[in-house]
Amino acid sequence: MVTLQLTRVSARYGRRAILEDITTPSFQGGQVVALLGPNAAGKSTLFRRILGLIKGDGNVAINGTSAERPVAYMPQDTGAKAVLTVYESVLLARMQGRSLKVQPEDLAQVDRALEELNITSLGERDIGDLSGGQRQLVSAAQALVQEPEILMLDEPTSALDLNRQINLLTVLRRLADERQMLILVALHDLGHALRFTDASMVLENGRLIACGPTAEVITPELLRQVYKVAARIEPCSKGRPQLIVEEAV
Ligand SMILES: Nc1ncnc2c1ncn2[C@@H]1O[C@H](COP(=O)(O)OP(=O)(O)OP(=O)(O)O)[C@@H](O)[C@H]1O
Repeated sequence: MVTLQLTRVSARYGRRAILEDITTPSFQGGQVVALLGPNAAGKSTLFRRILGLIKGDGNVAINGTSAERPVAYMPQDTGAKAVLTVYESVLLARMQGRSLKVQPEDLAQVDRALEELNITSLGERDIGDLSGGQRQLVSAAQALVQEPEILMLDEPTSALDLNRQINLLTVLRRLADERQMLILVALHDLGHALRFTDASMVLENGRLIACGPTAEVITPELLRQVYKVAARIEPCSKGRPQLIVEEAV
């Protein structure tokens, strides 16, 4: 099973240190891990550091995989490539690092990714003509179709309506449960984190200030300290923890 562990990881842009001394437990396939923290805490930078797009001290250990490219990444900004249709762009993402010849299995995987995200009907549209939320789902499909062992998504629900937010997170949860993928997802919605993730990492000013089971990490104290809100967490009538925000402090 695939595992990911960070040991004393840091990252800098130029001379400016962004991430410092980040050490995590060994995360493994089957887990959905939330990456939390306020704006500019360093979440996107941590993804880029794990991918090797930026350098720094410390060690990013990915083990238990024989795949050449075990990690797929859905970045925060979903730039429009107007010359491609949705279907072509998802197929292109699938073919990166594979043989150049498209096999029936590749087309089947593109169909499956589009179906899972309910965007089959967009297949022949030009990407440049899509709405922000539609583009975000296409970007998610581009990551899913690679069938990675580790999938990292940077705020994948930020442009989606409620139905599509829940659908995408349900798909991610199922990929972890059924295909033993390890999923790292940056989220601003802590209610989604409470509902869909097993563990959470909380970044503040480039440091990991909390890491563990999500229900233990998201506390009123953390919300006050890191997110600067007064909030309660109470079970709903079905017993699920709900976040109730009183005010910004
Ligand atoms: N290419 C870059 N060059 C220099 N500084 C950068 C660069 N990208 C990000 N930063 C800085 O690094 C810090 C962390 O940014 P990052 O994008 O990782 O935060 P984030 O937690 O993902 O924020 P958000 O929730 O707003 O998306 C910020 O202070 C940002 O200004």
